[in-house]
Amino acid sequence: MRVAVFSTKPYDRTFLDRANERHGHELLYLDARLTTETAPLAAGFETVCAFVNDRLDAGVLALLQGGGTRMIALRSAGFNNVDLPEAERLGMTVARVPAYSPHAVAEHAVALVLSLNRMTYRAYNRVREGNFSLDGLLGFDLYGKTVGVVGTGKIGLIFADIMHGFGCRVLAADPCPSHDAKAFVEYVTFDRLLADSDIISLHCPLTPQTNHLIDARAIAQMKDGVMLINTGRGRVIDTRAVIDGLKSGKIGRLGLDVYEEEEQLFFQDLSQHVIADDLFMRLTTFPNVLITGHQAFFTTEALTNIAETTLDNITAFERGTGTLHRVTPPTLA
Ligand SMILES: NC(=O)c1ccc[n+]([C@@H]2O[C@H](COP(=O)([O-])OP(=O)(O)OC[C@H]3O[C@@H](n4cnc5c(N)ncnc54)[C@H](O)[C@@H]3O)[C@@H](O)[C@H]2O)c1
Repeated sequence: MRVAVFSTKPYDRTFLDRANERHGHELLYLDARLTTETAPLAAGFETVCAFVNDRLDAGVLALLQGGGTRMIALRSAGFNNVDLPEAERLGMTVARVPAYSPHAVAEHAVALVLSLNRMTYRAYNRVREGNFSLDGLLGFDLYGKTVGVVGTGKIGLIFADIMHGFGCRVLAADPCPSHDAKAFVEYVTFDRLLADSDIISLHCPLTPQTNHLIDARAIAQMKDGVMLINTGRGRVIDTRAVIDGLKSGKIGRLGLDVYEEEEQLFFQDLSQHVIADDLFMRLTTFPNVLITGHQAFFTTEALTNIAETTLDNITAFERGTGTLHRVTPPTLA
């Protein structure tokens, strides 16, 4: 099948080429992000392969369909960037990679917790400059602390397991509590989780209900000095409210792998450019904020699984057999 692969980096090509040895699809690699401007590049390609910051809104989908595209193969678990009802209306099949490595993301969330707690990112620079002062590096024992997990799907439950291993008490909030949750996971209301947690980690998808779930009201309910971690989706947090929380000291530490407006920033080298996003730049000025550029998924195991499942989806669509991880609009899912 002819596949236009948007938003590709050298590492994507390496893993997709390796996986494609079993499939033999014709892959056209495009550096560009999928937008209304770049959608015409996919004309004549039955399948478009997209990543997290490619936007598949009604306008883009119409352009793709006009060019002959019938399938959207997402190289991600999240599908908040696709207008699913519109895709269905246009007769397009959307598939995703439901679980490529929940461990990768959960472990990265833990990495943010550990680095923020002991300020290892600051210590690294200090020691290199011959500054061995410990002022400002004071952490706290994780043992005995309360961790709130928002969203106990595949990633949230692994994160809960790891934090329990540190000796933390684990609270969880999820409208659909998981049957796979271990006995130590204590389901509570979202408000109770906010009020009782020393560390809050977000692992829910972005939906209309979770858009700005962490807003000024939610932050006001949190413990003073709370640590907030987001490896889910940027828009789950209202960045302005979080900045206010950091300025007042309500939020003691903030770890982000995702950001509301990351489409304009992440996955590119902008070191020679002036970054115009003032909110993002304000975040980078706080000593107690650690941001990574959507890299939680970025492990060898995850990239291997992403490439293999994406191509399996495309082959299953082409042949009408095999496992196709189809995504349908919420009411039909
Ligand atoms: N940073 C990264 O690299 C990266 C990589 C993969 C996934 N993600 C994000 O992580 C999210 C979680 O992934 P997953 O594989 O665990 O998904 P999942 O579908 O297995 O679990 C999501 C859970 O969130 C719950 N949920 C939905 N609405 C909620 C709400 N309002 N409050 C609390 N919980 C709610 C669901 O019931 C479900 O249990 C994805 O949707 C994606 O946005 C980020």
